[in-house]
Amino acid sequence: MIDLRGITQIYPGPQGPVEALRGIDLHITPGEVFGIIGRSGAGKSSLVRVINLLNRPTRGEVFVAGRDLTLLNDADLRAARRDIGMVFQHFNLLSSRTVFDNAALPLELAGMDKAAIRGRVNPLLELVGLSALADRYPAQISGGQKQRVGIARALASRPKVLLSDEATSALDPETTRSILALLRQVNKELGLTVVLITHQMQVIKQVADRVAVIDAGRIVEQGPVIDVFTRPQQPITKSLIDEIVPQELPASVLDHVRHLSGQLQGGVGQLLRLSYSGERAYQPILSRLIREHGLDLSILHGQIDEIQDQTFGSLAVYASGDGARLQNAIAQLRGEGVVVEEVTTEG
Ligand SMILES: Nc1ncnc2c1ncn2[C@@H]1O[C@H](COP(=O)(O)OP(=O)(O)OP(=O)(O)O)[C@@H](O)[C@H]1O
Repeated sequence: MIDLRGITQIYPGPQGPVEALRGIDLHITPGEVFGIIGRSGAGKSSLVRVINLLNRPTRGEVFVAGRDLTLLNDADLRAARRDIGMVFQHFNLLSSRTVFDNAALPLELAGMDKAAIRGRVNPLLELVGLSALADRYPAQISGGQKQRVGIARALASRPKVLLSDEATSALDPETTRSILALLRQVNKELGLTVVLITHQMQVIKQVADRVAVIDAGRIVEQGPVIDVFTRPQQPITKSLIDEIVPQELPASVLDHVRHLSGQLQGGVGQLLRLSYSGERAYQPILSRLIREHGLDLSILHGQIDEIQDQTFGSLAVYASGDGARLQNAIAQLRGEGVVVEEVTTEG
C-alpha cells in the first residue's frame, strides 16, 4: 500500500542543512496497522508528512496505492491525497464550526452537496460515538471527543490510508486506550491501512501489527511487534521497550544471585533470562529443564503480557547443576525459539 524508497529529507537551517531523513526504505502492506516509533527529533513527523507529500522529500520515491506521488501534478496530487486521511496531535479543529461541520469540511471542499454530506457524515459520527454531540462546538467537548471528530473528518473522504501523527499524545491513558481501540476498529471494519507515529511503546503495544524504530533519520529496526518486544536488537529499541518490559534486572535480583552462587555445592550456577512468545508461552519449558536436564531452578523475576492476543513472557531464573547439562539445556531452549540470555552479575 505504501512504499517509500530511498527517502532523504534535508531542511535548510541557520547553521547549515539539517538531514532529517537519511535514506528511508519502508514497505507497508494493505490493511495493517504500522507503527513508527522514535525519540523526539528522530524524524517521525518528517517521515509521516512525506507519505502524503505535505513534505516533498529531497530525494526518493513515495508510492501510495501503486502511484509515485512525487511525479504527480498538483491536481492529481490533490486527488491522490483524498486516499490519505490524517489525524493530528492537537486535533486541528475549526473552533467556529460544530462537530458535524468539522467532520464534513473535506466533503464541502470537494463540492459535495448537502444531502450527500449528511449521508456520509452521520454514519461516521455514529462510528466514532459522537452522534449525540453533532451540534456542539470544539470548546464544548473533551480532548478525546475532539480526536474522535478528527478521526471522523479524516475518514470522510473514504481514504485507503490513515496517518496518525501522535494522535494520542495529548490525551490521558484511559482516553488514549479508547482512541487506539477506535483506530483498531476502523482498521478492521473499513480495511484501512493505518500508519501511526508515536514516541510511546505503549501505543505500539496496544494497536500496531508491525513497528519500525527510527533514530537520527534512519530506520534502525523493524518487524512484527511481538518479535521486536521479545528480541529487541538495537540499544534505542531496548530503551524504548524498557517502559513496558524492563530490560535490566533489579539490583535485588542480582544480589540474590550472588548469594545463591556463594552457596553452590559443586556444579555451576547461571542466571538466565528467557524470553518467549506465541505457542511457546504455553509449553512447560521450566519443568522440562528440571526433569530432562536435572537442573535446579529458582524463578527470580518475570513478566507475562499480551500483544494482539499473543502471549509473550520474560523470566529471570537461576539454574544450577552439572555444567555440561546446563549448556545442553540452553542449546535446546534456543533450538526451540526461546531467547536465552546468560546474565552476568559482576559489578
Ligand atoms: N522545517 C524544518 N526546518 C528545519 N529543520 C527541521 C524542520 N522540521 C524538522 N526539522 C529538524 O529535523 C529533525 C527531525 O524532526 P522531526 O520533527 O521530523 O522529528 P520528530 O521525531 O517528529 O520529533 P518530535 O517528536 O519532537 O516532533 C530535527 O532535528 C528537527 O529539528
